[in-house]
Amino acid sequence: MGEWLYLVIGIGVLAVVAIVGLVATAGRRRGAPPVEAPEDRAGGLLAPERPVDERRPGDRDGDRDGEDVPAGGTGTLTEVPEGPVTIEEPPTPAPELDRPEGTQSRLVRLRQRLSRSQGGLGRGLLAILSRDRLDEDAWEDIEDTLLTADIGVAPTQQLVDNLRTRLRVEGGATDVRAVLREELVTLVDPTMDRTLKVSGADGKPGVVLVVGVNGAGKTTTVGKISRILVAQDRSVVLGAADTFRAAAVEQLATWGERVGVPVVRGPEGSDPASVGFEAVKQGIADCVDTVLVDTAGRLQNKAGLMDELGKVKRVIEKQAEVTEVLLVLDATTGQNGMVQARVFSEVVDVTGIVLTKLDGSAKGGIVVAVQRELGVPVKLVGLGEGPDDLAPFDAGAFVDALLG
Ligand SMILES: Nc1nc2c(ncn2[C@@H]2O[C@H](COP(=O)(O)OP(=O)(O)OP(=O)(O)O)[C@@H](O)[C@H]2O)c(=O)[nH]1
Repeated sequence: MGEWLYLVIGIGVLAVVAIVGLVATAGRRRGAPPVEAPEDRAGGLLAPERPVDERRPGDRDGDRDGEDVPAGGTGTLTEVPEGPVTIEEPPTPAPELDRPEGTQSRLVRLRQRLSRSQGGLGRGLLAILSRDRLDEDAWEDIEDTLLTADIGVAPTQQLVDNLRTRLRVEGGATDVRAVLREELVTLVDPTMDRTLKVSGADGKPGVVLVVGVNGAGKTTTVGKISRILVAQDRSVVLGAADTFRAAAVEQLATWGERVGVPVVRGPEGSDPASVGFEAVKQGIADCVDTVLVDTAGRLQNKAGLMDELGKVKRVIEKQAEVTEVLLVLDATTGQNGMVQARVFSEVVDVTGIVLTKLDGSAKGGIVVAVQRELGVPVKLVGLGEGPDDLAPFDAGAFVDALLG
């Protein structure tokens, strides 16, 4: 029994000694002074110490005591690795690309917007046509409403004549709205080919040249078209041939970056034709589907414009056919826009019109006027400053938006 007592006391003493020892060691660790930053012997070039948890693999702890200065001691202080050390840089994250809006949701959204901006025209016409008596005053009101919406004199006359005849012949039971819709659709001309020619022949890219006066929305339109094409899985190169204005080149570069489309650019003031040429050259080399070329639209005189745009087109066509020449017109400029349209169409063979800023004006009638004037279809309409605010033009949908 006495032996057992001695054994138990001995074990107890050993346990107490062990516990005291452990507590003392922990206390020393806790109280250890922080690792001092090594003295900067390199005259302020010392890189700041990174917190331990930010160190990369390969960094070693505990030996940064200022003794690791390379012999020469002239640069920043670095550790001398004992063996080959690979410092893995975190992979540079790829820039996040925009996902352009798909066709269906874009169309629904933009048709509603078109309705909001242009609905007044249709509603105004319907209100007059629904009067009990359509006297001369009523027909004059109809004419005024159409002229205010920039439809133009001749188309207005044609529409009024057709409506008068039909309503007289078809009598009181006629669905006025249906007659008006039919006549407006005829005026906008649903038979015109509005497809955008963005594909080339013989394995070459389609080339779309975008022209128009400054501020009409050319650069924005080029950016928006590129997004539509990207959404359709087509490959694109942009040519920033508006070398007159450095900001336009930057603007286009940003549009390209957002959807991962390369932008060919030249120095400010360089020859727009050479930028167009290089863009198409790159498009051919990369086997892309479409090259979109933005141009400068200085209208200081027709001869200068003709020289510049004519040369851009000629030079590009040494490599590939220009499949589409889009004239961008600002819908808010009314008759002024029509004058510009005429000048451009005399200078280059315009194959399609883009009417921008239809969201900001109730002058949708310009669609009819400009098509009549140039004999060229409106192919796209701009309905806002958002990146996906561009819609293909469709005569029926346009008239439906007018009628609300
Ligand atoms: N509300 C509205 N604004 C538009 C539309 N299209 C373009 N804009 C705006 O119009 C302004 C001029 O557009 P740009 O694309 O720079 O015009 P540009 O013709 O290229 O002009 P330059 O670069 O000077 O040749 C910008 O503020 C655009 O955001 C549109 O459909 N609706």
